[in-house]
Amino acid sequence: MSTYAVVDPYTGQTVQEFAALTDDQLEAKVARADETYRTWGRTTSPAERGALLGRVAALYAERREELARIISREMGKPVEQAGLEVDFASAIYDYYSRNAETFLSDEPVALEWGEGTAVVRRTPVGVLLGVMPWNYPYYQVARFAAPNLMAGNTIVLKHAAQCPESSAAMEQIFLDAGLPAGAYENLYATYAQVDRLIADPRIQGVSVTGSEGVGAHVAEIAGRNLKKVVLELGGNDPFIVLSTDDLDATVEAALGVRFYDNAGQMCCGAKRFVVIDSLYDEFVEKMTGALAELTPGDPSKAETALGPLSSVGAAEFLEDQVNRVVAGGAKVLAGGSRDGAAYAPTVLADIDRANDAAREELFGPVASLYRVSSEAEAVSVANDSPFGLGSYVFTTDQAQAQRVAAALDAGMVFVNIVGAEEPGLPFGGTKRSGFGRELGPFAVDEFVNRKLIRIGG
Ligand SMILES: NC(=O)C1=CN([C@@H]2O[C@H](COP(=O)(O)OP(=O)(O)OC[C@H]3O[C@@H](n4cnc5c(N)ncnc54)[C@H](OP(=O)(O)O)[C@@H]3O)[C@@H](O)[C@H]2O)C=CC1
Ligand SMILES: CCCCCC(=O)O
Repeated sequence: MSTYAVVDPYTGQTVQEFAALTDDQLEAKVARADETYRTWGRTTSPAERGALLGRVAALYAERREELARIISREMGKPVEQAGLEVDFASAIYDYYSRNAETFLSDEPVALEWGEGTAVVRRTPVGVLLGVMPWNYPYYQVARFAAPNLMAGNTIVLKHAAQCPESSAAMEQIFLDAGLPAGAYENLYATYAQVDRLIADPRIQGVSVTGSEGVGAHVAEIAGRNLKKVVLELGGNDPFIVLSTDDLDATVEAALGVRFYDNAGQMCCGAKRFVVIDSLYDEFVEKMTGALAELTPGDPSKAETALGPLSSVGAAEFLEDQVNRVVAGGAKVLAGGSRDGAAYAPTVLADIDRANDAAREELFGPVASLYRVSSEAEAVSVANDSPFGLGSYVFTTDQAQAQRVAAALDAGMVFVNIVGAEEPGLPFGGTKRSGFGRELGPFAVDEFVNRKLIRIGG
């Protein structure tokens, strides 16, 4: 269990430490969340809760610069990108604010037999536990908190230990927006306290975004206690290039979704580049050429496009992974070096499909290249992964796009586009990337009681 502390990955400076909760402090927060579920979540209307989420959205917008600076220092995100993350979080709260009454209106069900009416009413279930990661500190919480506060659930949230300042700022925004104490409680909790929370009868469900190991650990305890979980875990997303009218634009898209965004610390970021023979050499030349100009910089500077990784430990872990892929026979076409928490943009090629290290998620600015001779081989390589989060397909042939989209084992398929996530589009994966969906209308159904109300004629 790491200490809750702000450790600037760019300077290595420990800026501030925060004490973990005592068991009594934790109990007080959970009891308050349970009480607020009963006195607020079950008694207010979707319109009232939706209006509060609108205030939350507005406060993210008002506090944009301060919030961006906080996470840039906590996890090294370039401050410009941090501002865009704040914008995305605000948009998620706004989306559920605007759709509260629609998503929570009674859903009529047609009767096959008998007289009268039948509706499904989505009612809250109680206190939910969230366990969230450092890579998008505001966005990851928003996609869990927004639909569930809209539904009338209350939340206790264990954020990453390296995000204590942003997690406190989020709790404060909910209070300043007018939500009652207990609607959202930030927990500087230990792992042992989280284990006990999952089993606590007041906790009705758990949402985890993070690694497979944490997902499995939480889901195991939740399973023993008959608690539902949503797991948003890792990914090793393929970026398939079969044809293009503009290779420069396709390479730019690949650079964006592997290197520019969050230094590649993005679960649904493309990580494996599966390129058709006829385009491969030019694709590689353009990618490696562009990376020669991209060096990790100071995330607090507006002009910085590539920051450090979230910590020295994360960079060392990535360095070890790359070394094992190379030990398995891969070639380093660019990068491959580390300086503290900064990892150089790296391109790996000649990766044998038996290279087990290459099947791991490389959570940083490392592109793994695969050369293929056909659509069928591209799909085979793409699906040869324990993960199934997102995927990208670039082709000028729409029929081919549909065939490949249908064939890919992934929760999301993006065709000729990157960075297309929106508050209204479902996010989630299959296989070892987890289960459940966040964002859009599907997120509403994860932790509500879809109550049938059948009234006789
Ligand atoms: N699908 C998605 O959207 C995302 C998936 N991920 C995946 O997560 C990994 C990187 O993120 P990272 O933060 O290192 O992931 P971790 O799984 O290590 O951490 C995620 C969260 O789980 C907590 N945690 C870790 N161990 C325990 C435990 N035993 N009991 C309770 N909570 C625990 C962490 O707390 P603490 O910080 O105190 O250890 C953190 O809050 C990568 O594999 C990445 O693919 C990351 C982001 C998004
Ligand atoms: C803006 C999209 C962020 C995705 C979060 C992730 O995949 O880690």
